[in-house]
Amino acid sequence: MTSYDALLLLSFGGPEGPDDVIPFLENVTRGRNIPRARLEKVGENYYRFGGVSPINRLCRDLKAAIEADFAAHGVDLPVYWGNRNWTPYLADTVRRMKADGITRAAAFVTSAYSGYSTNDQYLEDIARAREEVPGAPVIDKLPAYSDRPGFLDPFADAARDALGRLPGGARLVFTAHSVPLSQPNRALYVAELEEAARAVAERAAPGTPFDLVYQSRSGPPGQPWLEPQIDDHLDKLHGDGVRAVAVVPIGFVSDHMEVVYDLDVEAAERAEALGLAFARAATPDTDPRFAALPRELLAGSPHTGTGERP
Ligand SMILES: CC1=C(CCC(=O)O)c2cc3nc(cc4[nH]c(cc5[nH]c(cc1n2)c(C)c5CCC(=O)O)c(CCC(=O)O)c4C)C(CCC(=O)O)=C3C
Ligand SMILES: [Fe+2]
Repeated sequence: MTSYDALLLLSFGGPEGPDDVIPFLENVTRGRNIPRARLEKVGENYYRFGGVSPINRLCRDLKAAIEADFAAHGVDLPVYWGNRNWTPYLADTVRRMKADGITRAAAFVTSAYSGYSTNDQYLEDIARAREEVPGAPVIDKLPAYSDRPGFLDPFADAARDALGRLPGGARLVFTAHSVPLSQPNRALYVAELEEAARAVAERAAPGTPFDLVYQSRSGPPGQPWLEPQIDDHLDKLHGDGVRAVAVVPIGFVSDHMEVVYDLDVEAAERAEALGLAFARAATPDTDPRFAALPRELLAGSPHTGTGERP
């Protein structure tokens, strides 16, 4: 089925306790133009959860779910896990892969989209990690997958479930991480988000009005980022007479801190203050259809050579 000899699960990384929070944030923001006040605020979000990001739990569980999917379909490939910003660091994982004799691995990233933050930055991570490890295996990133049923169907079920928890007339609000307008490949990111939102709305509740909005903006105030921001949009919807919203975190694959804090706490509080009924749709997480994606992408993806977009 494939000439790869390993699958690499590649993720963002997150802290696993209070002492990890500041070093993690320093890793994320090194060389980036993030105001100190924003960092302190984001640090507080992590402390509220004991300094533990949900993302590592996702990676451990997703790795197990992918291994189970491989086993059930006779795919005999080891699965490794490495992160950009926290342990297990990607370079350490690549070192271990090399020691295990791996020569050519396919990388499945916990981000579904093209665009710089969501794709290109992970290619840079791969290139940097390989430079650190002499004789590193070749690593091809699997293609972006925001158009695949394994990603869209779990979201559609979750959106339907969220609508079911609300009074009639609810609006679907899809949300994704904002990025600076100046970011490379921003238009591709937006186009894929729009298409994914449309596809999920169509599958979940045809005819229901929906919007695509952005969250978790972080740059300096004067710098333009993708808008509208979710909180402003909730105000606007309320002003337009909308009384219930189903919020679908289409820009994420699991309950990252941006989901459990920025949506479940911040956006939910804003909705409550407005008297807007609020339900947050679940993320694909370890849904078996999502965990099958690496196998499906492996079956369909040609070799492209390290660092190139498949
Ligand atoms: C598009 C996108 C995704 C989705 C794609 C993907 O999933 O990769 C994503 C994911 C994530 N972002 C995360 C965390 C952070 N991102 C930050 C900063 C930034 N994100 C950006 C964009 C994105 N980010 C951008 C343009 C910045 C500005 C600085 C820069 O240009 O790089 C900062 C700094 C503080 C702040 O400003 O918020 C933190 C702590 C975590 C881990 C969460 C957890 O721990 O559960 C995850 C999954
Ligand atoms: Fe981020």
